[in-house]
Amino acid sequence: MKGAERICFIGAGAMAEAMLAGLLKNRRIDADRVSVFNRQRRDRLDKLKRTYGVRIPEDRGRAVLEADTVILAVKPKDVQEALTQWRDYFHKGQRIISVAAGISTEAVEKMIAAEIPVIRAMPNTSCTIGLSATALCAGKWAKPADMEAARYLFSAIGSAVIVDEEAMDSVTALSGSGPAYIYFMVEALERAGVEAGLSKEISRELTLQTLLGAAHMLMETREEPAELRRKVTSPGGTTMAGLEELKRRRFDEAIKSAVLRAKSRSRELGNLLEQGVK
Ligand SMILES: NC(=O)C1=CN([C@@H]2O[C@H](COP(=O)(O)OP(=O)(O)OC[C@H]3O[C@@H](n4cnc5c(N)ncnc54)[C@H](OP(=O)(O)O)[C@@H]3O)[C@@H](O)[C@H]2O)C=CC1
Ligand SMILES: O=C(O)[C@@H]1CCC=N1
Repeated sequence: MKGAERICFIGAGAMAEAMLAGLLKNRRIDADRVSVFNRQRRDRLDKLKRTYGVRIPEDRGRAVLEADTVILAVKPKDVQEALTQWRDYFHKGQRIISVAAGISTEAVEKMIAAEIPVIRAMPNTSCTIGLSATALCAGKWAKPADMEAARYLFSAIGSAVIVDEEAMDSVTALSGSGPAYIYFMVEALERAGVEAGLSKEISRELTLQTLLGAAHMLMETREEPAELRRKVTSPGGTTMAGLEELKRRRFDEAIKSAVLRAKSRSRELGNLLEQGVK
């Protein structure tokens, strides 16, 4: 049904590209029905056009006007400018999906000042390869059909769940930012492997395959992570020695602090926008 949907991306950065790549790869959208624009970087738009075949509209207002779905993919601080600029072009026959961290559906609704369905989405960059973990929530005017349409889009680029808006800052902290925590751990593991005497290449290869294997074990066996951990940990063995070191250095506390701090930052981003702070 939605193959013919016209999509307009406002914002052409990392997240817009990750979504574009995933959605086009899975043929959930047609490149010639997708328009993308940003604030100023023409070279960036040319690259997206070359790579994905999407349209770079000369008439941006018309691209917004004609879109069935407008995907807002600008930084939280730029949301106000990006939306108010096109305020007169939004209309009831379309929906807006905002991926901006921390920005509530209510804030978006106030800026567009029209009864348009707004959906707040929090994907992550793994949507590039169809493996995002996305959460969606509904604004005041979004009907179940709008949520289904959004879920249809996001389910092409990974898993997609619908949550209450109160959960979105936590989602942002956990799965929106989450890939970066994992990459940080991979960086640390790789360096540690080198420190322990391996070559960089071997250390990377072993780290990545270990990560992949552990992720698949969790998904495929559905066993509790603690149980899977127990099976690796021989009494008095190497894993136990390594885990004791992680516990001594409060690994779990560090992870908890990271998620809670990211959650409060998500709230701050929303508050800053409301206070008009750039
Ligand atoms: N990166 C991630 O992992 C995730 C990001 N998000 C959210 O996605 C949003 C975008 O993040 P990201 O892609 O990383 O950011 P980037 O900085 O990579 O991209 C931001 C884009 O917005 C454009 N832009 C800024 N102002 C305007 C405007 N007034 N009109 C049109 N376009 C504008 C910029 O254009 P120009 O370059 O010309 O200034 C740029 O193309 C953020 O709100 C973030 O919270 C959500 C989930 C994950
Ligand atoms: O760092 C950020 O603010 C965005 C939101 C989630 C991932 N990246």
